[in-house]
Amino acid sequence: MLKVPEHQVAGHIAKDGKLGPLVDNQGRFYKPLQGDARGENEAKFYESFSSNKNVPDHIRGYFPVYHGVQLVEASDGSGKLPHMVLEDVVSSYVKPSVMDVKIGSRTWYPDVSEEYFNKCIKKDRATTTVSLGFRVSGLKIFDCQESRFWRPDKRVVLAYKADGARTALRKFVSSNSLADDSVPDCAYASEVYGGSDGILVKLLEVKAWFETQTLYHFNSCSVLMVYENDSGGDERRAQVKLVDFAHVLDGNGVIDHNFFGGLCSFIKFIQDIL
Ligand SMILES: O=P(O)(O)O[C@@H]1[C@@H](OP(=O)(O)O)[C@H](OP(=O)(O)O)[C@H](O)[C@H](OP(=O)(O)O)[C@H]1OP(=O)(O)O
Ligand SMILES: Nc1ncnc2c1ncn2[C@@H]1O[C@H](COP(=O)(O)OP(=O)(O)O)[C@@H](O)[C@H]1O
Repeated sequence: MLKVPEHQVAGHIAKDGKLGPLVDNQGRFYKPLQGDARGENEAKFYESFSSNKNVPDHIRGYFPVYHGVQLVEASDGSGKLPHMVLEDVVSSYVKPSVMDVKIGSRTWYPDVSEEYFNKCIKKDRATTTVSLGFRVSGLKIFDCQESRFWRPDKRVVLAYKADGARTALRKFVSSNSLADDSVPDCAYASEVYGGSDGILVKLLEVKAWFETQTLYHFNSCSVLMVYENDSGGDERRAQVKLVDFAHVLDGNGVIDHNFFGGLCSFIKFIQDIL
């Protein structure tokens, strides 16, 4: 039996009869192919990426494992629809804190329609995409003091300026209460962002690949960060995955300077917190 993911923080959400992703209890995430080119483009990317021998093994680990396309009952009640079957990145976590950060100083790309370009540029300017080269798309943090999840409204998140993004990245690794205006204590920063297996080291590994990779251009892609807050587990298990490949294009031998530049800027924010 498929159900609506509990820890989805951005994108199209399967609620109120809308089409969105579903999960099973075996660690798989079912992302419906949208009825336009986006779904097909993303499935095509996963097919290409999974069989691309030029992708180093250590980089593959930064992408959800792809298990092909399957027809499953869609969340909007419209019957069976093709879904990409992906590794559910959060399924093994009990109390995950999750943040989706869309990388790049633009989300549009060459040859899109004028309508799509206008929609993107408006959002890129209104958010920190243009000014910082990334924007926080959504987050959900386990508030250890209140012992419950805290999730800011999407409109609040999309209105973040540089300070808002910085504060969100600090709150993400803090132990003090999140709903009020107290100064984030960054109690888990060294464990989650720092350390030999922390988020910074992982982002630097991804960045090193982007310094030379010319296979794909990752337009409008996100870095998904996850870590564990369950007191039963003794490790934070910080994780980084790239998600959302609906707008990936062939790299045609050219560096993906949009993603690369945005990633460098994002890394600098993490380094400053550390
Ligand atoms: O519909 P919206 O306004 O929620 O926009 C979606 C975006 O949500 P946002 O408001 O930026 O958090 C959404 O962004 P996130 O995945 O939430 O970062 C996508 O940009 C989505 O477009 P696509 O599926 O990537 O082509 C966007 O969907 P479309 O409007 O292009 O269908
Ligand atoms: N493989 C995955 N495992 C777990 N959660 C995922 C996975 N892929 C996406 N998500 C969740 O769904 C959200 C939206 O994903 P995304 O691929 O960006 O969808 P959309 O194309 O609707 O924007 C992410 O922010 C994340 O919370």
